[in-house]
Amino acid sequence: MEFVLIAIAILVVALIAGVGLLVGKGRRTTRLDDDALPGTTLTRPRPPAPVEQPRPSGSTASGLGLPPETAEAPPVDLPPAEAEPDLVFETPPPSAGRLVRLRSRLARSQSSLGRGLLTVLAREKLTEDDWEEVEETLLAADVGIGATTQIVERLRTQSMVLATASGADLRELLVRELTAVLGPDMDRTLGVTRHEGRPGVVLVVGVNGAGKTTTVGKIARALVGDGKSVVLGAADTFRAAAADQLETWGERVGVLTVRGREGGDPASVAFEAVRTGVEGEVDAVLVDTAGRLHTKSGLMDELGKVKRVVEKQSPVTEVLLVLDATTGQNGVVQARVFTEAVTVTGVVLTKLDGTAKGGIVVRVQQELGIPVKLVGLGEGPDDLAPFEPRAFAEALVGGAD
Ligand SMILES: Nc1nc2c(ncn2[C@@H]2O[C@H](COP(=O)(O)OP(=O)(O)OP(=O)(O)O)[C@@H](O)[C@H]2O)c(=O)[nH]1
Repeated sequence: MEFVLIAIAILVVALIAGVGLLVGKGRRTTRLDDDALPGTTLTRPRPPAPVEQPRPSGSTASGLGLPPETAEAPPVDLPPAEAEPDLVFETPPPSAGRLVRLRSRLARSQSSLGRGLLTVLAREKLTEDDWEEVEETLLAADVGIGATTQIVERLRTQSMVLATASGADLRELLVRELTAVLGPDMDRTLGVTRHEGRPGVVLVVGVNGAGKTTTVGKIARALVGDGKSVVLGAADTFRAAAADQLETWGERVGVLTVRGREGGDPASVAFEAVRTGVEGEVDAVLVDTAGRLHTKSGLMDELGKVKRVVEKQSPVTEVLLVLDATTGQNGVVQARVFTEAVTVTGVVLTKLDGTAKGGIVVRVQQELGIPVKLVGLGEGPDDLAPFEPRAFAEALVGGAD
């Protein structure tokens, strides 16, 4: 018995030393964890990008999680990577300014909301029927009753101005009113920066098919594009394909993915990912979780456990709820339940490219008090943008170019 215990102890020490050594050496390796599938790979973290990415001057949203005053990425002391001739990493574009680049993806919301409103407001003398049309247009775009009333009232007080306004003035006025209901003062900084010697830890949650895994992959790319180092945790142990998918996202940009056995304990994978991130001194650890129905209390409790276990390693700095923008009111209901389980700190609205209801951003924020931090605007690897109220309002109204 004693012999077995000693053997296990030696094995554990050897495994820990092995992981440290191999990750430190920056090699691809087999995961040394008895919870892992044989042959599961760890892809080494990418060393910090030496190239400074250009940022638009005067931009308030300077990129994912980088507050304007700390826009310079701190140097990260990762070990030098060894050359692996068969590995070629993609270099994703930085995150700043993406919303402007992707604005045409909001075409469906744009034509039904922005152009619809501009058409009515441009009429010579606005009648009660016209105001009703404005209201209906806003409600149809899922702006929500509270914000709709606010916008209509504010526009009505400016009827005199509207009557004589040029097309450009009208557009500006509408952009201003939409921006005002999009929570321009909300803090949208992502918790993806190192703090007190520890990485930012992001837990990504949501119902099945909302776009969690895709979003984790896209965030990883954007962070790499911003010159940050990342570790991914595939805590969706329910579906092996989800871990494969995540690993592929990571491999393309040279970030490490920690995964476990299919059906294994998601909390232990998340713990392991964060431990690896702490030891590797990376900027951020992004943990993907399995899709779960908000109506299943057991699954929601499991999420609470994942967070508690992770926090034995390092505080969770961001809990992102991924909501499918096409689900309307149901998204708001989901958000309420998720936030009871894990205190959601930010929302990612995905599939905004596939809906005419871009106003859902307003509703989610007003009804939940949680900022929308990122928006998904397509299935492409870089179709994710930091949310910026003014740029979003401009994109919705359209017609500037
Ligand atoms: N059009 C569009 N499709 C998206 C967007 N984000 C994700 N998707 C698609 O949504 C589908 C589901 O994405 P996943 O990332 O697998 O969703 P998930 O939430 O991880 O799913 P589960 O693991 O089953 O819970 C995929 O086909 C994605 O390409 C987006 O912003 N726009």
